[in-house]
Amino acid sequence: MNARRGWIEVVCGSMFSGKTEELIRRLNRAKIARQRVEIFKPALDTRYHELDVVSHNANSIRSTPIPIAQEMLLLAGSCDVVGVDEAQFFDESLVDVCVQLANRGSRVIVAGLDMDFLGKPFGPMPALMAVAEYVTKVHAVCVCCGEIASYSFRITASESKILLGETDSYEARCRPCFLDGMREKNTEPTSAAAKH
Ligand SMILES: Nc1ncnc2c1ncn2[C@@H]1O[C@H](COP(=O)(O)OP(=O)(O)O)[C@@H](O)[C@H]1O
Ligand SMILES: Cc1cn([C@H]2C[C@H](O)[C@@H](COP(=O)(O)O)O2)c(=O)[nH]c1=O
Ligand SMILES: [Zn+2]
Repeated sequence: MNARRGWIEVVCGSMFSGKTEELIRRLNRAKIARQRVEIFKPALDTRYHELDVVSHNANSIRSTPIPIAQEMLLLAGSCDVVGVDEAQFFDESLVDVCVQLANRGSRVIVAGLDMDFLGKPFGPMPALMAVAEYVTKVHAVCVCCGEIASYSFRITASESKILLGETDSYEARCRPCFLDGMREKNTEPTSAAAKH
């Protein structure tokens, strides 16, 4: 029997919903309890800082940027707590890596976007939620109406799945305001058509 019991926690929601704040809060409490903590983020997430995990309200914690999830298996050793931010940017192998870490006895806390800018499930997040012992969905405030927001509405024209950004490119929106925005986008003339 493994003496240490591991498990997986997922913190998910839209942009600005407080995922990173909640991740940092849990990791700091583990540090106060003198647990060994390792924190990772995908190397492509250079939005606020190369190394730190940084929340929209400027809380931060040092992390190790990694290009692929498998690196966690080497770098996390047998630490007590493993934190992962921006998990949606990793590929599906993140799920197996988190399961292996939890099976080794680590508490694994994963934060990430559950949906992309189209409202579709994002990367490994749905599968992570399935294998997690605990799932916390946090909510932002809809910038249009003040209701709780579950969607990240993209306000720029890019259609690529990955587009780093913050309030320059995204708004937190509730379901009706997200749908209104998507309808408006789809009925807007394209910039090329607008020229004629
Ligand atoms: N529309 C919004 N709804 C809620 N919080 C917002 C909003 N816009 C900005 N914020 C700020 O974002 C903080 C949460 O940031 P963060 O934890 O980085 O969120 P996430 O990681 O989910 O994007 C809030 O405490 C608040 O200061
Ligand atoms: C919806 C959506 C978001 N992104 C990017 C934008 C940000 O850089 C991160 C999310 O950060 P947060 O901590 O949750 O605010 O993801 C993207 O690339 N594609 C999308 O569809
Ligand atoms: Zn709304």
